[in-house]
Amino acid sequence: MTEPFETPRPSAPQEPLFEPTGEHDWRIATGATGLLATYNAAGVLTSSDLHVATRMGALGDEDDERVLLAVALAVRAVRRGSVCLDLATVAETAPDLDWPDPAAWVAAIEASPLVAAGAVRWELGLLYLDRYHRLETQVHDDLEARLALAPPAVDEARLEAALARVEAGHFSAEQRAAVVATVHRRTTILTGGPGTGKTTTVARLLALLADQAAGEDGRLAIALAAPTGKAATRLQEAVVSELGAVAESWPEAPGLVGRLDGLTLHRLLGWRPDNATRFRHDRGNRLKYDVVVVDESSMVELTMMGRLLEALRPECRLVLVGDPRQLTSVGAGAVLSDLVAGYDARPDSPVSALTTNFRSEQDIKSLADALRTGDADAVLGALRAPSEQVSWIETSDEAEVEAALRPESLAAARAVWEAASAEDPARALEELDRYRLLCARREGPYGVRRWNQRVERWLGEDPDVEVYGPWYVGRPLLVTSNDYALDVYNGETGVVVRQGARRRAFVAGSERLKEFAPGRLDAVETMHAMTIHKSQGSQADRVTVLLPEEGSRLLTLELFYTAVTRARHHVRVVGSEAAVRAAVATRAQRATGLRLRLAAPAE
Ligand SMILES: Nc1ncnc2c1ncn2[C@@H]1O[C@H](COP(=O)(O)OP(=O)(O)OP(=O)(O)O)[C@@H](O)[C@H]1O
Repeated sequence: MTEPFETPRPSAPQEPLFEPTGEHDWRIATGATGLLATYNAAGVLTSSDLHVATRMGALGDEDDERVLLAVALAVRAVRRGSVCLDLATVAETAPDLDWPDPAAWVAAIEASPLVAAGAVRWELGLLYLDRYHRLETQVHDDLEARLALAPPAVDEARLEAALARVEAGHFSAEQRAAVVATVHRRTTILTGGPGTGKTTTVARLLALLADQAAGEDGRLAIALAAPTGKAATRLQEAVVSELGAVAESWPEAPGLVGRLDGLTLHRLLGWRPDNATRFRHDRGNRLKYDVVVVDESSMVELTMMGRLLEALRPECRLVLVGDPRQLTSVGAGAVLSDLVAGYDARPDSPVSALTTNFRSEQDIKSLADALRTGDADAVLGALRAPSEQVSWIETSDEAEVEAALRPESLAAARAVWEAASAEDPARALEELDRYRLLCARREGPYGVRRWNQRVERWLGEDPDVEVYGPWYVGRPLLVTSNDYALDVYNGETGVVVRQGARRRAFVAGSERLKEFAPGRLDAVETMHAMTIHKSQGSQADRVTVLLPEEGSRLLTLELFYTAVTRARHHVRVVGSEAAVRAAVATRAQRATGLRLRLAAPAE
């Protein structure tokens, strides 16, 4: 079945092909023939994509190489973060190749025994591996089922009275509208860029919901969740502090809200040591919470969204909070931006958008706005305008880049080292939050590894500073995976600090600093420089964004926007005009069917 597309479709992911280093390159399949071998040699498909496709073909009695090519491309698509293969745009990935005739290709797929057996799914002009089709339709169906429920009962008089009390202090008309809409819904998607008052809005919302529940003599169990531990901690702290502000005009409010559990999504759903993709809470064992707020929802991948939706009781309120313009999740899917785009034209849309940025400096906001529109000339204009808050080092010359990065990176590392040597972990962690050097990726001349080494070398040039071994005093740490036993979580930051003759690692936690013998932390990296991906969900006073060389297509508009919006007071961009233009022109679009499904609700 082929259906017409009524909604604009994302273009194919603009990612580079690989260049085989020779016939022994591990990505080249030995023994491949025909179309698959051609696409493999051209750097489109890797040997593992071919392996999955030929295996499925052998098991499912399919030997049409055009179908096997489509299956291999679907495997590749998932590997790159898409949920499915968009056949209509896939030829854009390598226009010079001799692609199958589109109509004949579609006919071959429709007639394939693999489709008949359900091993792959063909729908909406998209080819899915079965698992991803099930996930996407589950997410869609669960969301639609939640939307179809009768709205929650609201005591309007009580709501009006409570609104008058939370309006004291700052609360814009936009925030008020979002809160009122959310009180009347079971599911809300609350969007906004950094500093648009999302957390402020959530805190007031919780006070209002708790007040409604108190009218029914109930108490709400509220989960404040996020994909990373750091984001969950930040949300909880911010909500508690905002409730403090509400208490100035409504002293009972924080008491009404009562229990607030800040936790990672993994922990919320009940992480299981025996299974990485299944949780203790599911359709048969739902979560007991009355309200679940998820911050940084742009980072939530399709699989996790599926698990979350199935674990919620229908009457549980769900508030997904995030910035759909930020990077998508590391895993497959682009759920938040799909929800925003998919619901866009629907009268029952559960999306509330906040647009006024209250935090960042004006010039940083202007640059972020220009990036939002995707207009390269506007971005260059914002970078070139004289400003105390935005600066641009216009170069891609390696020596000039190094000269530009050295003073501030070294001063920041040195300040952390000084506090760490003075046995002051709290100050060392504070210093760490003042400055970030952000790179688009980990490897290569513009990568995190290279710049971590450079900063260590500069630091070590000072005879007072010893940069020996992995646990040197002043080493900034980034936790790279959740460790429930140690109570440290992906995205948390730390420092190695002197303590008498010993060295200890301190990681910033929600209520306290967590202290460890350094050797106990194994999933940590040095953080003099950080990838933009890892910086998601955190901010620093001053940020330097190092652009990769033009033509590398490593930096997408979404990455650039995410990097710029990490800065509170100052952002500095280092790279050539061509690199800026290349970044603005490169979109990290992913093929998914969720927005198409949401935009065209079933009759
Ligand atoms: N209506 C308002 N008027 C003035 N200031 C506000 C208003 N709402 C929020 N703020 C302030 O703006 C800043 C950002 O608010 P908040 O932390 O709620 O935003 P956010 O969208 O959650 O940001 P982020 O996603 O970056 O954490 C805070 O200092 C907050 O006190």
